[in-house]
Amino acid sequence: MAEQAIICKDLTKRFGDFYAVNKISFEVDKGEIFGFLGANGAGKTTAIRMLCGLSYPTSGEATVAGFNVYRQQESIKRSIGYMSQKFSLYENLTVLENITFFGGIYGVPRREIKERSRSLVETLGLQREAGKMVGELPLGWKQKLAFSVAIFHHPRIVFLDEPTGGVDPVTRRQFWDMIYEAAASGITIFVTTHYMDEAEYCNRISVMVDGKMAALDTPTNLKKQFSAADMDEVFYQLARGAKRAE
Ligand SMILES: Nc1ncnc2c1ncn2[C@@H]1O[C@H](COP(=O)(O)OP(=O)(O)OP(=O)(O)O)[C@@H](O)[C@H]1O
Repeated sequence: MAEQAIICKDLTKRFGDFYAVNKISFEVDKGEIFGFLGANGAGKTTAIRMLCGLSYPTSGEATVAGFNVYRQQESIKRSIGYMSQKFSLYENLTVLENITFFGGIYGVPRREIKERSRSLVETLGLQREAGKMVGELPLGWKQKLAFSVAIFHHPRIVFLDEPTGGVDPVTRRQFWDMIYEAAASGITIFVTTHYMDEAEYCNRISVMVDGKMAALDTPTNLKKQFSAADMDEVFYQLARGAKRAE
């Protein structure tokens, strides 16, 4: 039986009488690439914050990497990596300084950081840029580096919140090659995106609508279920009924 990286049962977050996340239930397998889709305001960020141990659910249950979201938030934080379009690397530190800084934050021993950062820079083909400020790198490179940094400490799960916003399809495809590689090494990927071509790359996709999980299946099955030619159409059919869409 596959090992579960995330188990969620009726997870709910209420602000006053507003249900930002309303009884969502799902499981994510170890090494799975799990797409978490939804229109703006659907409740994705609120759900991710609970799963990352940053906010307490109002009700329901969830475990992340085997740890309880109510009682073991610190253990969760040590088991995950996180990357978003908004929270990224320091632009005014060099490539190597960023790796060293975040490696340290994530608790990687100093000696290991030194060895592994050299090999990471090589793998990324950034030898010539290692001493450059991250702010000088093109956006696509920043994102690849940010992803590498987010998994530098070999987390069990990495949360990617719109990781490829604003870059061209070719660079996005390269980014996804890195995601596949990480998943193949056993890291579970939990990813939100607004790009439907990326949704197709996920093993399974969930679609949030107004705080509820409106669909969850493989891209192929969802297309069949909604008699849709592509994920764009599936998403449109599900999201058009949303009341919250901004
Ligand atoms: N602290 C809060 N207090 C009250 N309402 C909140 C709070 N945080 C989020 N919400 C509301 O909950 C709903 C879900 O927000 P959330 O940010 O989770 O959506 P999202 O799916 O991540 O959207 P986006 O793609 O725009 O980030 C929104 O209507 C938002 O206004």
